[in-house]
Amino acid sequence: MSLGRLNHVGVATPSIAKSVETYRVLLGATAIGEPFDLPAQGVKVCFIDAPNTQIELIEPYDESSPIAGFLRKNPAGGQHHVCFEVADIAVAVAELKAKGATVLGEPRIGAHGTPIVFVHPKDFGGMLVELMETPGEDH
Ligand SMILES: CC[C@H](C(=O)O)C(=O)SCCNC(=O)CCNC(=O)[C@H](O)C(C)(C)COP(=O)(O)OP(=O)(O)OC[C@H]1O[C@@H](n2cnc3c(N)ncnc32)[C@H](O)[C@@H]1OP(=O)(O)O
Ligand SMILES: [Co+2]
Repeated sequence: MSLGRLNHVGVATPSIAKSVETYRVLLGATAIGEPFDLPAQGVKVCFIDAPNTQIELIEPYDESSPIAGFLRKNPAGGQHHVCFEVADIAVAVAELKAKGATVLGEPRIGAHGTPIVFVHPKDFGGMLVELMETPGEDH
């Protein structure tokens, strides 16, 4: 496995609408996607494009959302995870597990329509890391 590009920075928020306004007004964001629901992942999502990566705004879809706990601890939201691209998610998972990392669950389809998986924050000094299979790669 080799570390690919930083695909996005995940930012948890209690309100995507309010966060969009913040990025638009304070940072002049213009490339703002339409919010959409990912019930299978327990989140509502909205992408804000930067020239070299994206901000992934995520809001709980419901109380069972995996980010509900994070927002209880951080009511205003905040930086939640970073997502790096990998060529082959199965290879990445196997290598991480062989090296003793805690891979959370099985790969599933994420917000970009390709397989994703998360690695526990304790393996990265307190940072939740998401790996995403690079779109359009032959596997
Ligand atoms: C998938 C759609 C989209 C995409 O890009 O395609 C997304 O990215 S959606 C993102 C939301 N989904 C997830 O986050 C799934 C993976 N997350 C998890 O499995 C859990 O949130 C987990 C295991 C990271 C944390 O579990 P929980 O929320 O129940 O909290 P705990 O109290 O058990 O936390 C244990 C420990 O981890 C620390 N923690 C929790 N969340 C984070 C975080 N985002 N960043 C850094 N650290 C985090 C928490 O403070 C605890 O630390 P401790 O020192 O033990 O108190
Ligand atoms: Co993400």
